[in-house]
Amino acid sequence: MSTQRKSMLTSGMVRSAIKDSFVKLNPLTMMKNPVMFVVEAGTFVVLLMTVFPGYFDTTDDIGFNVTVFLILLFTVLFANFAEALAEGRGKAQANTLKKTKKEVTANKVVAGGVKSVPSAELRKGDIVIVSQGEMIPGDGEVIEGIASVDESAITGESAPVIKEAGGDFSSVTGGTRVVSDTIRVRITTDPGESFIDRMIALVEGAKRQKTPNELALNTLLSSLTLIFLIVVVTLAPIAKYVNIELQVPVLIALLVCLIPTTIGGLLSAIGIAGMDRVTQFNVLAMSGKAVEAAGDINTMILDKTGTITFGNRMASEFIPVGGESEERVAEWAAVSSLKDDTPEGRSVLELMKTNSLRYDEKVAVGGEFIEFKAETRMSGMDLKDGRKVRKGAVDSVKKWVAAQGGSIPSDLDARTDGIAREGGTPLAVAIDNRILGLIYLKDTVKPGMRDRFDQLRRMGIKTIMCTGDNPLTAATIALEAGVDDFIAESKPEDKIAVIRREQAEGKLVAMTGDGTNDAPALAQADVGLAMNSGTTAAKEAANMVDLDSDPSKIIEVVAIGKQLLMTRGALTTFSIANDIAKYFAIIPAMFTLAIPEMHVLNIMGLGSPMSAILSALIFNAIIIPLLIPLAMRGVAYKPMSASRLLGRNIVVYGIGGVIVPFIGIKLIDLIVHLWV
Ligand SMILES: Nc1ncnc2c1ncn2[C@@H]1O[C@H](COP(=O)(O)OP(=O)(O)OP(=O)(O)O)[C@@H](O)[C@H]1O
Ligand SMILES: [K+]
Ligand SMILES: [Mg+2]
Repeated sequence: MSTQRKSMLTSGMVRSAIKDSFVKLNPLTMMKNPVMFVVEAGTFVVLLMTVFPGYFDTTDDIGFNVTVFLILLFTVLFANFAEALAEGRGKAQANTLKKTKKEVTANKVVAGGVKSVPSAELRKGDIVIVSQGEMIPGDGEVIEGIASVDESAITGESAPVIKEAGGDFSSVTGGTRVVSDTIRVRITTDPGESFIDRMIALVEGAKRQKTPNELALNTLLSSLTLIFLIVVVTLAPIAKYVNIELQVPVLIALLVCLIPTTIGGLLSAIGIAGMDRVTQFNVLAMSGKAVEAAGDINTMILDKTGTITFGNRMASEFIPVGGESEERVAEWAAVSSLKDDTPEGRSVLELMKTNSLRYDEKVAVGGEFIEFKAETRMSGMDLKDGRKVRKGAVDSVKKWVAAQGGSIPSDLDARTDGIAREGGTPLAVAIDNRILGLIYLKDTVKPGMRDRFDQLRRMGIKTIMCTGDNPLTAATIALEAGVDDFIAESKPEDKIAVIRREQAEGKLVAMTGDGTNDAPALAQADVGLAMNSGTTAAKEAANMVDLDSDPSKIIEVVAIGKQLLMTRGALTTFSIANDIAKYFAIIPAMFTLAIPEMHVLNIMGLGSPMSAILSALIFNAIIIPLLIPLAMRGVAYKPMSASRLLGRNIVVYGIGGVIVPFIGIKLIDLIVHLWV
């Protein structure tokens, strides 16, 4: 099961975030966030007016100006603090990872022997030998041997995993340790491009780019800011025309209250925290865009075996057909499985043992092993005496037997359907042109799957189960697990076809995979989650890697993506709704300052015009740190459809966003009015 990385906020992180809040005041940095840059510019103007009042022909109260300056400064600092705090966790994680990235000595295979070289000198294509107790010097593929590897440095999971040449468990990661045996590894990355390097860059946020969604929102917020800037700048001359004198610090306070500073200050923290939540979950997202795409997914493609079911399909029974005996089915099932290293193949030999069934191992001597392939859906052996033994998916074996002029026993279909209807996988066993019987492979649906699919349905996500199994088994498991749709007898290339079909309808598709033959589909999907245990090809094609290699985790990743989008939407709604209340506080106050008779506009009953302005401004500043926990944690998430969510968000964060500041500003004013 998935492990959750622990990463608490330490006092060290808070301290360095405080320091960074000041470093980020650099206008060149601030410019990337137009909303807060305008606040910083305003802060600077008020500072100048306070320090050099003579130059500005201002009659302002210096105490008021100093107060406005300080509140504005803190507004900017609070926004910087939110971003720095969000970045802090990633930095802490990067430091831990950097410690794993030790320089080791590699045993590089060179002409005529082995040479010790520093791991930093290894290049793509180099071959190294790694033995028990040694650190694997770089990312690569096992090309010879089998070993158990401790990957806890990367996955946090202490149980060693088996890595072997060929197949789907051949990729190894630099910085992990071989705990038994010796393997030969072909290095697949050049220095600086390794998995750990990429992981460090990711969590550090070094390559963090704004996602298209963030860019769009940023443009919207910048446009709002520009509009309010023009409004406020033109307000002064218009007021002057009708003989109303508006003070510059008051206008700046008005501007800052009008522009969407709450979301402007929290936007980048929300994005970073969203990525971080995925990382806490032991999933590495290659970009923030991938995490957001997860939040927008409409269709999810899931494997049956190993994702929806436990995947340890075990032979549980040999069933003869066409008048054959159980012993004969067992015997040839065993011969076909002698060199079949898949869990299915091994389970056949185990069933022989538990049922004390015998077979003659010698017939296999000198035979040629036919490996299981997802394309052929069969495995077996071509014996030395010319006979051919196969086991595999029933329709494949039927075709194979028919091609050799054989006939199909009349009771085969009924027996096959019997197994399939119980959700089992039937494998037919044949020798030459005769089908002898069936192997009943049992698998179990993981508990809680139905609940999860119900949740996905409520989120409006369609689930499609893909399986190489026959339609009846597929239908039984699909029904038991509660997926929306299924594709049976599918070959790897069928997955791409399904993904393309869904995408052509404008849907965003997510899938998981681990094999090399999953790589094209992982690349085609909008969210491709590769298993860390899988092949390098799969990991490179995918835009996310699950370090725990739990294929059903895609469901949680989608939930995290949704939560990120929702948090951003909720806080944007809250921020804009919030500003409305500030107009009611600050605009009447501003005019009352110029024309005292206008105090009738003071519907909030605020103490004085000065205290009204300061209270609105203080509320505007402190709402940012108050919302940091929500921005970092994400809003509470209940699975429901997008339209219901939108409705709920408008009620909670829209109406809440209007009411909260009325109360907040009123309360602050009660205190502030004691001084002004
Ligand atoms: N070791 C094996 N030897 C022969 N046939 C096999 C073996 N393993 C599986 N099969 C048959 O091949 C079919 C396809 O297997 P494969 O592992 O590609 O897909 P699957 O596991 O059924 O599907 P998925 O993993 O997508 O749910 C299986 O349904 C089974 O009938
Ligand atoms: K504001
Ligand atoms: Mg499979």
